[in-house]
Amino acid sequence: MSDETRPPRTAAVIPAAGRGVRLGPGAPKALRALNGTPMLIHAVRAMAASRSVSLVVVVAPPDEASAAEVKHLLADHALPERTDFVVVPGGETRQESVKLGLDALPPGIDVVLVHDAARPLVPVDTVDGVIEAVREGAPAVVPALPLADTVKRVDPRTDGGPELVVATPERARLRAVQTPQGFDRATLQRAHETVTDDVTDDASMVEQLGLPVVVVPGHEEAFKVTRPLDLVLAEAVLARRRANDGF
Ligand SMILES: Nc1ccn([C@@H]2O[C@H](COP(=O)(O)OP(=O)(O)OP(=O)(O)O)[C@@H](O)[C@H]2O)c(=O)n1
Ligand SMILES: C[C@](O)(CO)[C@H](O)COP(=O)(O)O
Repeated sequence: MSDETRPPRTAAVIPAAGRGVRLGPGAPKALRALNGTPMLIHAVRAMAASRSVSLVVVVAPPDEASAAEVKHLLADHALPERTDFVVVPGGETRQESVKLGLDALPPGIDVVLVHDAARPLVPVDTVDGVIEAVREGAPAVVPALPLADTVKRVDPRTDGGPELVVATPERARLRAVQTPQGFDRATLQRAHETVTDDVTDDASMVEQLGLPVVVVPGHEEAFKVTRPLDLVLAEAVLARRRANDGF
């Protein structure tokens, strides 16, 4: 099959090198269990559930013991045979970890998903929706949901006084952005090579290149496990799935 006729190949990079400080003391967040299975394995399965994803690159915590543990976890849990898995050590920041994951991609990958290990329960329809939008020509795609809370911009205080509200952005125009975020591979690589500002997601690097970022529907089950209460919610979602369809 020539390059022009073969379907685009998609890989998922899963940054999983964070410590999980906001979750409290314990193992690195991605290695903590949700209903007995490490969060990372849930996230890997969520990516591999898409028939479009042929490769998953896991960016492990940088210490050798964690990287070895991640390799063992991938070997010990049932994962689709059609998908390849690679493990690389991560960096000090999420941005560095994603870049290290991108550097491990082989030639022939055209579409890249970047998915937080901390969003273990994203449904496959959301993953496929992101991939489809990239395949239709978007350089960058984010799944997003409208906000429930009103958001205020505040004046950061360094003198210990109370923060003051300086603006209230119009809520109807705000979106809470999730992962997987999807990218044309060359665009994402260029973004990571040229943007040096600290950012909290990959799509904002593409915004800085002046390119459009397309929004597709997110999903409430794609929430990020950040604080202890999120673990309770994640286990409740898993229990509901098991009750509904024997997942
Ligand atoms: N140096 C880092 C920091 C974060 N991440 C990953 O980026 C995702 C989103 O980050 P976050 O939820 O903030 O995870 P942590 O950095 O672990 O959380 P905290 O800020 O509470 O320590 C997670 O899957 C996390 O493992 C990473 O790969 N490398
Ligand atoms: C990428 C992200 O999940 C989009 O909402 C989010 O910005 C990650 O933030 P974190 O502080 O690194 O968890």
